Amino acid sequence: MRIGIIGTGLIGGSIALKLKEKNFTNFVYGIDQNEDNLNKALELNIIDEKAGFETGIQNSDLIIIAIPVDSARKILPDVLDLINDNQVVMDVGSTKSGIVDSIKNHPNRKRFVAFHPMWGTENSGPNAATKDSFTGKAAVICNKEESDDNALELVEKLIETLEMHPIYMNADAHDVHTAYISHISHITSYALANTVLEKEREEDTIFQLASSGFSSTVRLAKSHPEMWVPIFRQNKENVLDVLNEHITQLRKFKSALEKENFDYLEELIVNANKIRGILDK
Ligand SMILES: O=C(O)C(=O)C[C@]1(C(=O)O)C=C[C@@H](O)C=C1
Repeated sequence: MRIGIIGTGLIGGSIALKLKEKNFTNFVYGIDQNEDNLNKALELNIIDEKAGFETGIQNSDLIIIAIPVDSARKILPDVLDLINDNQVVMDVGSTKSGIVDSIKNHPNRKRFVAFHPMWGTENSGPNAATKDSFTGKAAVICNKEESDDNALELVEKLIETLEMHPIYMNADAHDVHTAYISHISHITSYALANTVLEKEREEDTIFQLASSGFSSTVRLAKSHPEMWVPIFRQNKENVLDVLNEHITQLRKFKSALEKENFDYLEELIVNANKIRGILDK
């Protein structure tokens, strides 16, 4: 099995490392406009050879698109134009409606599987890639009825090799749920970091006092705009919907404090604590 990875960064790189370790593939082509990333990926044994767009795609059994969601959506029709009936294409993007819409009428639509591994970090690039990243995490497949059975089977085998568990979802539902469970957290973290940078002008004090509470809540604020602006662009309506609710929730805390209504403040916190019962099962 030869794999072509378009985008040799954190996600593409981590997938390649695991698939190579488990002998799912014995040859990975790296396709990337970023020459530094390609050279690094080669040095780290993430890829076996650098390839141009057409050569890399035409010589691969499976093509994995692992670039920011706007760019993935843009190039997917070109990738599908180049493949034959035995090849499979998948993406790894955090938004799904736009990408499945963009190829709705493409003659090779059925060779594509819309995939989203629920793992990532605030870091990017091939240096950040790790082998066992995906273990135990959910792997979402969207609109599976639009893919050929054998294409789906290959991606399901890949999911098993990554030690993930598959979840099937409609692309629109996926984008609603990821807005709630993934995308909004990034906005709150960026906003929290900006808040602290605005109020606390002594950078040394931030460094000296920051402990696990601050670090865990601003971790996501280190995430790269190259990945996140396209996600917010693609999922604007759903993110705006949940952002409005978040602002309402912030206002409740503000109002409880202003009115010194500490019973209400306690009520808000007790309600928030319910998240423990859901996440710490
Ligand atoms: O943990 C992080 O740093 C992430 O950004 C990971 C995270 C998430 O929100 O949980 C973000 C985007 C990916 O599509 C999947 C997972």
